[in-house]
Amino acid sequence: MLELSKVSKLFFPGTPDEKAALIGINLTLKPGDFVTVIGSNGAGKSTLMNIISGVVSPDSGDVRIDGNIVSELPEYKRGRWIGRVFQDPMAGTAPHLTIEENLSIAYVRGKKRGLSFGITRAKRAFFQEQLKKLGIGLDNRLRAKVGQLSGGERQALSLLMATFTEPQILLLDEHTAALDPARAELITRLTESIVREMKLTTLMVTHNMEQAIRLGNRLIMMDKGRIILDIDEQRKKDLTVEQLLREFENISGHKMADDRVVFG
Ligand SMILES: Nc1ncnc2c1ncn2[C@@H]1O[C@H](COP(=O)(O)OP(=O)(O)OP(=O)(O)O)[C@@H](O)[C@H]1O
Repeated sequence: MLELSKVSKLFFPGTPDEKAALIGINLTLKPGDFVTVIGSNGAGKSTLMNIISGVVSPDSGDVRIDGNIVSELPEYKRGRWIGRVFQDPMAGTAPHLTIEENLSIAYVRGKKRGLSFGITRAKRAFFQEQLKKLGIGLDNRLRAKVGQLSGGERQALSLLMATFTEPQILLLDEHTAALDPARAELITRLTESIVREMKLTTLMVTHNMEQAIRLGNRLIMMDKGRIILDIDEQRKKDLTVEQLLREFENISGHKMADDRVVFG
């Protein structure tokens, strides 16, 4: 489904600021894998997401989605394969447009050319039905401007928009980190149910250790541009946060330096 082979990325090569963000990353996700990603500050987690989505090109190595090499394709051409939700609730939606206008844009993205942004009665009914699934009353607010929504409501809408077209890969980039605990929990629950229902292949970066253990069927740990540990579902089941952090220290030789870490 998703395959990275020997992917490396150096920022500012040959200068005193040279930074090896990713070093020879090999990672294969099977269809339906839900992988949580943790690591220290600057470990390369965001760069990994940026390389998969096409925001950043690798210096070497290949990225394949469903067997197709996409390493050289720009971000907009990967739109039909990839859905992404960012940390910032402002990032995934257009605030001056209404909920239904935002949904209409997401609906057209990834579909065949020539489909219009126009909102027909059938589309509106479909949007309403999808919004209803979120269970937070947005189905009654189709014509509300998105700028008026709370951060949690916007993240719920972003999640829906990112998964509308049943992407091959869903990238979640600390998408609950900017929310208060209750809203973060709501978005986590929605994420779990959408991913399960649509059987989406998902990579989720999180600073919440408990969440990293509880969600998904696999956990990878990054440090200094490398994947240092890959934990399968069976091992993850009985893992505690303390064990996870101890494991990190044993392998990396240092404590996890993460200024945003949440233990659970
Ligand atoms: N666009 C860029 N230009 C220059 N250096 C960058 C760029 N993006 C990332 N880096 C550097 O690459 C390294 C990896 O950064 P990245 O943001 O991928 O780490 P991260 O694991 O997401 O960190 P954090 O948890 O702190 O967000 C860091 O040293 C960072 O400073």
